[in-house]
Amino acid sequence: MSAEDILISVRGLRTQFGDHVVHDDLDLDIRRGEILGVVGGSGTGKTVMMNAILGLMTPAAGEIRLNGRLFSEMSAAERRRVDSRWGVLFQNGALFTSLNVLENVMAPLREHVDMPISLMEEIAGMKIGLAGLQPEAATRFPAELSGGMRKRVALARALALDPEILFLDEPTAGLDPIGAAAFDSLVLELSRALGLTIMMITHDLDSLYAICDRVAVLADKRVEVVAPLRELLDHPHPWIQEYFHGPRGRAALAGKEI
Ligand SMILES: Nc1ncnc2c1ncn2[C@@H]1O[C@H](COP(=O)(O)OP(=O)(O)OP(=O)(O)O)[C@@H](O)[C@H]1O
Repeated sequence: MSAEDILISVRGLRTQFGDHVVHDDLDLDIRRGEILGVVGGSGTGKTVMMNAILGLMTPAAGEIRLNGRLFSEMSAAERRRVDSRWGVLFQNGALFTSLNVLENVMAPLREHVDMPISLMEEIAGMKIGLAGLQPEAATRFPAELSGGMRKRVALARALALDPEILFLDEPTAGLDPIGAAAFDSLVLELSRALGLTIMMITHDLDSLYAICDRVAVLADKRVEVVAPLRELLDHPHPWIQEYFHGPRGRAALAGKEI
């Protein structure tokens, strides 16, 4: 693995809230073009780690690099350019309830680029289609949509600025199994078609099996292991054994070739 294959590297990350240390000396590499799943027990700090990478919180210690460049050495303008190439789907979708679908998807364009509204509408319309929504959805409001459709709108919005990396925080939470499988297929298709790198926090074992190239396990305040799923299954850490070989893990594994 050469340095050029690493898009984001995290070294020695420490995060804490008051006395509560969430991460201590955490390392992680996100490889260019991969779909990296992130799993871990509730409260192990998956979302906090994502927020630290996104620059939404300041770590107590550690280095985060993009393409080898330290974030801490970037100017505000440089960091803003980076932010504009990252797409984020937050847990719960977080759509603007007072804006319709088209306006929601246009929001990042309004914030980051200077172009005529008609062009923004055209781009947003394309992203709505990419996310698997019908054009008629454009004028509807979030409250009028199903959970699966809201996720797709959030995905369309995350794609608005042609990101090179997508961060997905539990994208299939709250969807029924069929809706979740459809969303997984969409994410996989988009990643391959657009050459996206994806970091996806999930509790969904089916998603891990279906689309992740590698899986990072958060435990004991750090990334305990990151590996393709088939290698993880034999890892001796008790949480990993319970997660993958407990009843739900066995059910998800049943019939899979990995
Ligand atoms: N703003 C905050 N202030 C204080 N503590 C916080 C804050 N945000 C997160 N935490 C704490 O940090 C820890 C990690 O939280 P985080 O949301 O990252 O967990 P998670 O692994 O994503 O959990 P889940 O799977 O339940 O979503 C938790 O103990 C949480 O209470």
